Amino acid sequence: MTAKLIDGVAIGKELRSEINDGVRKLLEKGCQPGLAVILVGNNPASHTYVRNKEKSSIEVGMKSEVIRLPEEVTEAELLKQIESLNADDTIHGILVQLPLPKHIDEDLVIQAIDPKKDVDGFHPVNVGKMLIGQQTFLPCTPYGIMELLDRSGVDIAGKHAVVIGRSNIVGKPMGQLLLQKDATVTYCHSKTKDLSSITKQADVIVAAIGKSKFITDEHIKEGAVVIDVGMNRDENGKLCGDVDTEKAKAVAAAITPVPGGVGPMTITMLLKNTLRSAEMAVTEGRCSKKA
Ligand SMILES: NC(=O)C1=CN([C@@H]2O[C@H](COP(=O)(O)OP(=O)(O)OC[C@H]3O[C@@H](n4cnc5c(N)ncnc54)[C@H](OP(=O)(O)O)[C@@H]3O)[C@@H](O)[C@H]2O)C=CC1
Ligand SMILES: Nc1nc(=O)c2c([nH]1)NC[C@@H]1CN(c3ccc(C(=O)N[C@@H](CCC(=O)O)C(=O)O)cc3)C=[N+]21
Repeated sequence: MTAKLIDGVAIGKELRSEINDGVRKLLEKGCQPGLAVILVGNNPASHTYVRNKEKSSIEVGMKSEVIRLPEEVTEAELLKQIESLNADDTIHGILVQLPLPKHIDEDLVIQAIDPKKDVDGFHPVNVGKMLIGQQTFLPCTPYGIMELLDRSGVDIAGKHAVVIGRSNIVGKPMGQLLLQKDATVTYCHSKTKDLSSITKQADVIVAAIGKSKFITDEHIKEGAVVIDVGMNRDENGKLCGDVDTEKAKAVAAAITPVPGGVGPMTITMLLKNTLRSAEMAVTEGRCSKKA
């Protein structure tokens, strides 16, 4: 078998054109959706992602504001920035790029963001709503993966989905979204014993580990769908995922490439959440007419 590639760039484009239509409708009502991204320090990977986010939000017609703060910024200064964005009617989405420097309490920062502007879906209020299936901002990476599966015709009801990784931003919410769509979900993590015996049972594998080419053909059942969340560098400094794509292709039915799979969808869902936030602001009379 040679696996079908699930094209995140193409599916993302399709969705962005729908988002662009939504932005135009809001512009007619005098509201331009605005996204603010706060970037602390000099992590080069973070700079690339943030530039991508800025470029994509402008492409769909949104206002983009990137706030770059030095590595040494105090927690209090960062919280003050967030407060001012919370109060700014031209901003509908606030994203604080993670990870933050060690002297800053990430939980405190996430909790300072107005849940109505938390387009990452990381605020405990939004995490809680997601867990009980209420409408809210879904975390962008798992949300993007659900769209990828849906738009490539993968039906997950009744399927066994194995999620490898249990971080708050990817693994944990991923399992919950799959469960809501009636998959039978297993979580694996660093303490899991005999990983491959579990992943071999999966109809759908989501790898969110952070280890280059960790998942190979030996972990995959013939005909499984493999979603690769990893963003790593290989021994030559080349971008690669958590899955050894070449080996996996021989057994999987479908697989997401890195780059060009999950990454572009993460950014697309961020735009979708920002659009929805602006739409709600218009309904509630909170959008500034300055646009
Ligand atoms: N494409 C995209 O849009 C995005 C990509 N990423 C990428 O996805 C990857 C994961 O990100 P993130 O969730 O933030 O990472 P974390 O480091 O927060 O979590 C990694 C998870 O993998 C588990 N793990 C580590 N080693 C093993 C192992 N040997 N066997 C099984 N499980 C293991 C850890 O287990 P334990 O909990 O026990 O420590 C942990 O739960 C990274 O490469 C990151 O760059 C992240 C966000 C978005
Ligand atoms: N508050 C917060 N929210 C996030 O959503 C968040 C974060 N912090 N911290 C870091 C991770 C990582 N992440 C990625 C987004 C897009 C690509 C992406 O666009 N990847 C391209 C390639 C990019 C390149 O060429 O380097 C692709 O896969 O094709 C990757 C990774 C969001 N994250």
